[in-house]
Amino acid sequence: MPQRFARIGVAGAGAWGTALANAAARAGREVVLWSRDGAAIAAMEASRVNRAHLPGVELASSVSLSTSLHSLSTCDAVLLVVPAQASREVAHALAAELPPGTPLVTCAKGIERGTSLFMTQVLREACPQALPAILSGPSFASDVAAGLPTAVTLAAQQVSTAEALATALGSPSFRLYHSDDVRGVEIGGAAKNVLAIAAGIVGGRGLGASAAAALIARGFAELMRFGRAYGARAETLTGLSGLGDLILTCSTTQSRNYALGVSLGKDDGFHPAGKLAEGALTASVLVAMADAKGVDMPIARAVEAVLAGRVGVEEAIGSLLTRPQKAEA
Ligand SMILES: NC(=O)C1=CN([C@@H]2O[C@H](COP(=O)(O)OP(=O)(O)OC[C@H]3O[C@@H](n4cnc5c(N)ncnc54)[C@H](OP(=O)(O)O)[C@@H]3O)[C@@H](O)[C@H]2O)C=CC1
Ligand SMILES: O=C(CO)COP(=O)(O)O
Repeated sequence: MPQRFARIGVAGAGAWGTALANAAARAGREVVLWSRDGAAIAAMEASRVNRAHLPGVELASSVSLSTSLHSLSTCDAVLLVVPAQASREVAHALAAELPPGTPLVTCAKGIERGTSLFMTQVLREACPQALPAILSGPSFASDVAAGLPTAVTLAAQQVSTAEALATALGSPSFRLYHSDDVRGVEIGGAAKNVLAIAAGIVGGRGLGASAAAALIARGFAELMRFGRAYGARAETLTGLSGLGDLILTCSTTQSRNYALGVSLGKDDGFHPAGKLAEGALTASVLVAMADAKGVDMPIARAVEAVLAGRVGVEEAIGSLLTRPQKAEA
């Protein structure tokens, strides 16, 4: 495996893919940014700005653009930055292009519906010759693109792979910690999006700062229980990709998941149209996986029920507040 990672591919030119392309360029890499959308690539070629997904941010000069996945075949590592539910499709297409042993780093936060597979499990199935890895943590694309200080975790089965990738992609403003707890990192990113919708509901309903803090703490207890049941390490769940990302995403309408929750809480019928809210797609599979292992996740369950239209927001809040008294655990 090349350890220098001179050339980095980024599959997916949404907000996060574009920000990561610039971050990798800032770290001194040559970057190829791929999108399926020819018109979007042509517009970015002309303006050097991704107006659709990350307006106001100029692409670094070492970022080249492509609509051909074949152009990623010469990359030393590829970041897969499409939504969780699209990751299998793009990883499968990459399987025809990537040489054996190429690190393929999922940057999506979700669990595949239908299969209940975590993101690196999807990569293993769809692109078996690649080395799966995951990058996740508290990091809004706009913050990373603006060069604001950010810290995330990069995990791979072999810690040496994770460390080499973290070194290649990191810079003073984009710090990467490495880990071999792949499962822990992927669980944190997937679960926090569902809990952020609940936090948004609390915010949108005007339930107050005390309720918001209680929601984060009890939501984190759910994330920990789920993580433990699925083999995550506690120190990962309490780290950047777990607690760190939960706090970020539960705190501001900069988060699309939180913003969706706010609109549900206000019951204003406004759902940020066309905006990706991964938690809305993960909620049902997360709850089903919790059920399969007997993990108690009342907040995630309430979010799932509201999204499915089975209960209203008021009823969901009421049922959470009237749960039987129990020990804190
Ligand atoms: N934005 C952020 O701050 C962060 C996002 N993430 C995660 O990154 C992932 C991507 O999010 P983000 O970039 O924000 O999302 P965006 O909605 O901004 O972009 C999604 C990108 O994926 C492309 N895409 C969607 N479906 C497919 C498909 N089937 N085949 C090929 N390309 C596809 C879209 O292309 P098109 O435009 O043609 O539809 C678009 O370029 C999510 O899992 C998110 O949770 C993680 C950390 C931060
Ligand atoms: O994952 C994120 C920040 O770490 C982005 O959150 P949203 O997808 O909710 O905008």
